[in-house]
Amino acid sequence: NFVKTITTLRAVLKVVVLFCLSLGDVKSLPILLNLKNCHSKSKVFTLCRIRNIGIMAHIDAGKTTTTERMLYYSGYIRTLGDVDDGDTVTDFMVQERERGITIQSAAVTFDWKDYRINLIDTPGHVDFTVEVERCLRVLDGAVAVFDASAGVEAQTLTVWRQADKHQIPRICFLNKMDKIRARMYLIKLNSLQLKSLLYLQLPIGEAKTFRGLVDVVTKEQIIWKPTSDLDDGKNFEQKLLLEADDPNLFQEVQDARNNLIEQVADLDDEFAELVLGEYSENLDLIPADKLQSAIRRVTLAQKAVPVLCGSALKNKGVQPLLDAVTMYLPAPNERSYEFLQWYKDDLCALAFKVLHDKCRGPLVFIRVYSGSLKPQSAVYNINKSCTERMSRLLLPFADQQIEIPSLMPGNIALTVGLKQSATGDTIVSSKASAVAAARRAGMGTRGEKRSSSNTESLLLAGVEIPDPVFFCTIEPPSTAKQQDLDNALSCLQREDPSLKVKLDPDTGQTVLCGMGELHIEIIHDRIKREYGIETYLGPLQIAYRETILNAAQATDVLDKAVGDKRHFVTAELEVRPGLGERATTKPAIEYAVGIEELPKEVKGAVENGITNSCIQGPLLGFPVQDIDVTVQSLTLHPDTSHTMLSACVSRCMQKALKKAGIQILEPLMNLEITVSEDHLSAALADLAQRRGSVQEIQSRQDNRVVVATVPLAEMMGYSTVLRSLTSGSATFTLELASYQALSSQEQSALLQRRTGLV
Ligand SMILES: Nc1nc2c(ncn2[C@@H]2O[C@H](COP(=O)(O)OP(=O)(O)OP(=O)(O)O)[C@@H](O)[C@H]2O)c(=O)[nH]1
Repeated sequence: NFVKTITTLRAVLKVVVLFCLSLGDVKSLPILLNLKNCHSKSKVFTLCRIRNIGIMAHIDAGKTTTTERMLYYSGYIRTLGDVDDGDTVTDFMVQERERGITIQSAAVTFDWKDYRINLIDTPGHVDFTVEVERCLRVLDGAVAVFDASAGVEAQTLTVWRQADKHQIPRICFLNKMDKIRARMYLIKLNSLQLKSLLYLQLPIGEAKTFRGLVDVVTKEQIIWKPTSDLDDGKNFEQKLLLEADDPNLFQEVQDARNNLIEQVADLDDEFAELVLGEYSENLDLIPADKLQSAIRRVTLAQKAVPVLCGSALKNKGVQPLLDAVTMYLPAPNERSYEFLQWYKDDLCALAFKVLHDKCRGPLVFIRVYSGSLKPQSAVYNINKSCTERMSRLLLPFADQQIEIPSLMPGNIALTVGLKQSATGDTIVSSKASAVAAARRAGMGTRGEKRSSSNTESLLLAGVEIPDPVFFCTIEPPSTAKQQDLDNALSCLQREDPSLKVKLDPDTGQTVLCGMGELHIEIIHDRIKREYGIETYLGPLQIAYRETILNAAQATDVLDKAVGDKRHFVTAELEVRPGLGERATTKPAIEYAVGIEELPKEVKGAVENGITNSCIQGPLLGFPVQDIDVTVQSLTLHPDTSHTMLSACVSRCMQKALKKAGIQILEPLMNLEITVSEDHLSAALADLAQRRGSVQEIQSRQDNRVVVATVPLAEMMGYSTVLRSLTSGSATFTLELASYQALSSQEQSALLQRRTGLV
């Protein structure tokens, strides 16, 4: 009876839970059910059948729509979500659904045919570039999505360069082939600095009549056929294209295939041998699988990028894209990671993203490179030098997860229980394993000794976070809420390393620093919705920089007795302007002849003092950039503490900087506006009033693209102005180019504004 009651209670509870879920979020129910079904097969995938890929592109190219279709065709969701209706799986944050944009990358794991695909949908807006970068760090391949009617857009170039930096093999997907101006040959090789684009498909029909494509490799045509009640793209006909079907298209495909063969033969010696030998008489006879293998080799070697096409929104082309992902993008074991040799079969994993869950605490996304992870195990975080306990392992499916018993190399998953780990941390099994790896890394491959910085770079694999360009004060509704706000900000900072939070030393106010207006707006909104704190933001301000105009010297003496100890330091420093090439706020430090051999700890304290005084410049408290410092002389009493030494050096630096004359630098932005011919002159006139300087005006289909530089200070609220000037038809991207000096009038006007004299 007892067992029966328990069973009945469990069944009732399950129904209630599912009912509540369906009330809260109608979409959660089918996904959750499907997810369990799909993964319950718990197939084991060998390394060669795993693909870790990212979807990257300019804003609105169709990444989320394409991802949604991938999940649908692989059977993970039963209904197709739409970005415009705010119900896609990967854009699950409230702000994403309301705005129709991706803000944070979302990871989903699904199976396509016999492959396990770990996919990350990344944001396209320039304010969230760091989010893209940290995902690219752990991916083996990427699909670059293009709006086929727009070609290569500004943010595409940025993410393309990021993928280049991480040497990630790619496939291009020309989306939106259903649009009137969509063209297959829009991507320009030189704009992407590419050697070769391999067109693997040709569209059948154009714009509204776009109904299918021809696979140039197999010469098969794929035509999507809506069933009587549904046009979800599941129903298509695939058959060999015959001359009788369409003689023109047949000839086009024939030419495209010959062209493709020639291109691949140029890039791959093995394939060239086939072309020149066995099949030299008739290229038509080259088997599709030989051509596919050669395309795979040149794609993995990053000598070429395959190009496919389709329309995600109209449900065409996504299944062949998935086939291409499995066919042409690398498996984890086909990527070479130098650090793997130091770990051998020991665990080596990288934490690349943190999410805060109200109930479970921080959820850390991990990519395992070698060894394996099991729940309820201890791991060692090299960056934080601490051992942490991981309680559970979860397979991600956007905002839902399912528990898994282990994580094998080459895979991505979420961990529960890691409290210290943050983005960019290297996770290994134990301290002993880290020491062993460090020992192996200390020796080069041929046994030669490596430098310690080299060793470090082998163990740590972080992401470069650019300095924020905007900041504003943030205040809680009452001082009683300050602690809650601090907690919320520290959770958000762990999730988003591009968000910086600091305390204004003069006013004691909390200051938020972010990558753009949208970034700060989203953070403000998240504090309200996720943490229930209604905060007040001060006006958005520009993060200027300071630098020096002349060389200057200063001396300082510190003589203090604390208890029975005497702290005595005399320091003499020289500061000089750098060559203007380093936008870094880390000064270049050298020591005068005779004091180069100072003990390591003393040098550390001196350099601390110098670096600290560069964090807040003497004029307006902005970071000081591009300066060289020479420590001319240093004397100190043996009892002097390092803190006192740093304080004295810091004071001396401040004196020297003041003497050297301060120049304020402002962020100069690269601006790209895509605008119709009709509104071009209005956009240009407005730009001229913003101290903008136009570099060139390109034509992109029927639109004009204005490439310009403009000071960030002039771009506050630009999106609203541009929208009203162009009736909402123009789009723009803004990205930091450099820091430029303000004129003396601008500098004194800024000083007056900041010191409240006007
Ligand atoms: N005509 C047409 N529109 C599409 C297609 N794919 C996506 N869209 C539309 O383009 C807009 C942007 O789509 P998303 O999927 O959100 O694009 P995204 O690249 O994920 O956008 P972000 O993540 O915000 O950068 C939406 O209005 C989609 O409906 C397509 O194949 N054809």
